[in-house]
Amino acid sequence: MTFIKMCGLRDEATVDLAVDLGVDAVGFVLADSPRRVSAAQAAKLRSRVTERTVAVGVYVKMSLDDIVATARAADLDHVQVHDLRSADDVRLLHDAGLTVIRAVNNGAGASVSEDLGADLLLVDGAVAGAGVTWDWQDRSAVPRGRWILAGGLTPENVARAVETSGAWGVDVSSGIESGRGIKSPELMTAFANAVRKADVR
Ligand SMILES: O=C(O)c1ccccc1NCC(=O)[C@H](O)[C@H](O)COP(=O)(O)O
Repeated sequence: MTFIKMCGLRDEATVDLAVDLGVDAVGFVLADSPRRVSAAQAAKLRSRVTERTVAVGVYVKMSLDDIVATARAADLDHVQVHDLRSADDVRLLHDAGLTVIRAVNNGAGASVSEDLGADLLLVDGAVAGAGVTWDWQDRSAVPRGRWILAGGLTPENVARAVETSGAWGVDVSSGIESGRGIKSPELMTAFANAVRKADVR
């Protein structure tokens, strides 16, 4: 079964729906963004997440100290970081008890073949949360093993994206929104259904 992560959730009803849809992970953006939530808001949202769903703090351009502090304040034990620079960065987050998803923005300089020791890789479009796709056939952008595909996924393209790229999981934000930062229950449902339908093919 393809791992599904829905990112940029900002209100309790949306988190409840994601949990009801059986998604595997939800992401709360704690970095500067139209989708940003405070650590206190993330803690509230996190409390709605049941055991089978992973709650992930999402970060870019924040210090490692701030990442650890906000993840702790929000009771998050998974972090997705878009600008990890070194294995030392990852080690520091691991030492703080965090599971680390290293997000690589395609074409932005970082390489998926460089092993920083993160627990999971997420390969995104050029700009995080912008709904931009990338060339899923580009084997140099595709990591070995388990990895999550992100960037411009929608209910319409997700089945083809998984088939083309061979990704283990998918992550979506813009493609389940009716406007920037506003999640659509219909699109969330359609996205989860599209992935599940592709899984049984
Ligand atoms: O969503 C944001 O605004 C954001 C800001 C800073 C760091 C990460 C951010 N989002 C990450 C994601 O939503 C997803 O992991 C990924 O970029 C997919 O986004 P989309 O192309 O919109 O589906």
